[in-house]
Amino acid sequence: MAPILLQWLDFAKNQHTLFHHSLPFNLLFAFSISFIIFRLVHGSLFKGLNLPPSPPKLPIIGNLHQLGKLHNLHQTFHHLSQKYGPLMFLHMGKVSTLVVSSIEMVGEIKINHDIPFASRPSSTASNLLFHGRISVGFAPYGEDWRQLRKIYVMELLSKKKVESFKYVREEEAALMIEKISFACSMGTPIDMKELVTSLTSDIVCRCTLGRKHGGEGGNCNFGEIENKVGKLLQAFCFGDLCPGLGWMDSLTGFIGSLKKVSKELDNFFDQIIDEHLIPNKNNNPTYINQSQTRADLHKFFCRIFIGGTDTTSTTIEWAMTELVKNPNVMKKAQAEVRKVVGKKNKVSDEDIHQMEYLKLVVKETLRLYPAVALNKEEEDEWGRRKKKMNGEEEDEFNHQKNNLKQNLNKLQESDFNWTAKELTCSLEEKPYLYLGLEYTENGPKLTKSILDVRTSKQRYHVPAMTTVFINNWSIHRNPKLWDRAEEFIPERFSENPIDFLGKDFKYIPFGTGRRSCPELVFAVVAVEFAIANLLYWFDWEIPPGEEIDMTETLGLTVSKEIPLRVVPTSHYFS
Ligand code: HEM
Repeated sequence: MAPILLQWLDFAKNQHTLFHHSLPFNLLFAFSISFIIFRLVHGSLFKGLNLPPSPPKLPIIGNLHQLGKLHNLHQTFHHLSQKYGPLMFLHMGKVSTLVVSSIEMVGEIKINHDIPFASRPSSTASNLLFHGRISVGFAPYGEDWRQLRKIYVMELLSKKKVESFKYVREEEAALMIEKISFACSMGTPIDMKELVTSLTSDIVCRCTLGRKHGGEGGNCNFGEIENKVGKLLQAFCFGDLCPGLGWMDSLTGFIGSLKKVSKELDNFFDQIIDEHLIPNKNNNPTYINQSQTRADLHKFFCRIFIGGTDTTSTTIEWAMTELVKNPNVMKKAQAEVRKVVGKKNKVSDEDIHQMEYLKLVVKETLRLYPAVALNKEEEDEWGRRKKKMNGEEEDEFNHQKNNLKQNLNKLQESDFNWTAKELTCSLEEKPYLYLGLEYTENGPKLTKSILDVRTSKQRYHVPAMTTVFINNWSIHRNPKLWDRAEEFIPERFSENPIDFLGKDFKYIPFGTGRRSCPELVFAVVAVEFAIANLLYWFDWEIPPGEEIDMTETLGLTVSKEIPLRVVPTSHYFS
């Protein structure tokens, strides 16, 4: 047991720093052992349920010890699902987790159970980073989320707005070219990650805020903050996974890191607010209505600004990595870009429409490196749902709950092997473990048997409040779905009608269903535009004596662990 526990604690040790002292470590060990014994005596929480296949688990930590390093979670899930199947159930501490890695199972979740699985789990990190405020990407399914998403799609970055932001892309690309030209003149390599993070961060800030952070010509460091936020959101957290062990997150330094980054985020938002409240030439405050309070505005920003920069810059970096690794593809893409743009000395949106091969390169990049490799959804939770219900629904809900309580013995005999004591306990303390909500035409209905997820061979129970990971990274690399799946072959998409909309579950880089990415047009246009500029103006090579490291690391996105370093040579200004 001890070596396993040590491995488990290693998750945290990898990310935080306070584990160097032996006393807290020993204390921790003692606490955990007593916890394990307590739970061993307490018995299994999932008795009587037909759960999907799962690797053997340990008390308390469940399958945590089998997950290896968290920055490879998508790959670990992939390997485990090779053995346990495309619908795999994991016990991540106290969190029931379903890992989905086949197109049939994506269909089962997204077509047959889309609404129940349209929520997002809340976490210590999201609560502390955003002070309990919810961003559109982390909001539970419901009216609040619907309103936020509407702001995104209809107002903030509508299709029309994306087109109108053409000048922003052009100006920012020109600045990027200037930076690269400087590096060319010095003969120094470029850190591609730094370059494209700054580009996408500036584009996102200008398109959403009207100008860059720091004022005209200012430098927006939001990409960096977003990167830190992404890492923390994905980090190991004792409190989220094991009941009663939340105090250990302070010990590991996790809570401290969250508070620090939350403050950085607040400062960033404060600066934006200050800038926009400074009267412009006509003495009118810009953009922000004076009557809104600072707190309202923080809330708004938290909701809007997480998720756009890192995803886009990571995609550009992976595309450039594959192009440098595959000189033939690079040559073909460059030839097309240079032919279409000609001697105009400026890449335009209209040019991009004619770059067929470039579009294939972007599609293939998002197949092998879907920036959001694990789409994380959660089945709705009793308590949260209850809060969102209107009075009538809540009455109905309580009525059904009471009925169920009264029928405890009957239920126990006819349907389950639970003892009345267990079921009472489940109703009073952890209702979500046993009881699910069914969505009927007349609204949500409490069910006794939780959700059934059907496979072609078998029916399984999925406890309510289960977190679902759809592993699109695994689906995108499945050799049964893709010929030479591990190779970068943009041509596979020519003559192939598959698009980004997620209707074909074989290819879902932007997710699918209700929670899919609302900004795929904005993202794809930004990625294509950046790559076209990089290819038009410069030739690219790996610095002599260096090799490209392809290790992936999972934060909010799957990025390159070691940033791509490349030497540019100017194609036009020699
Ligand atoms: C290449 C770039 C991008 C990729 C690959 C990507 C991919 C995704 C994926 C896979 C999801 C989750 C889907 C699900 O859970 O089913 C998502 C959600 C989201 N994305 Fe993107 N995204 C990108 C760029 C952007 C940009 C530029 C923005 C905004 C400026 C953005 C805003 C969002 C938001 C707000 C959500 C949450 C939607 C919701 O929960 O309702 N994304 N994205």
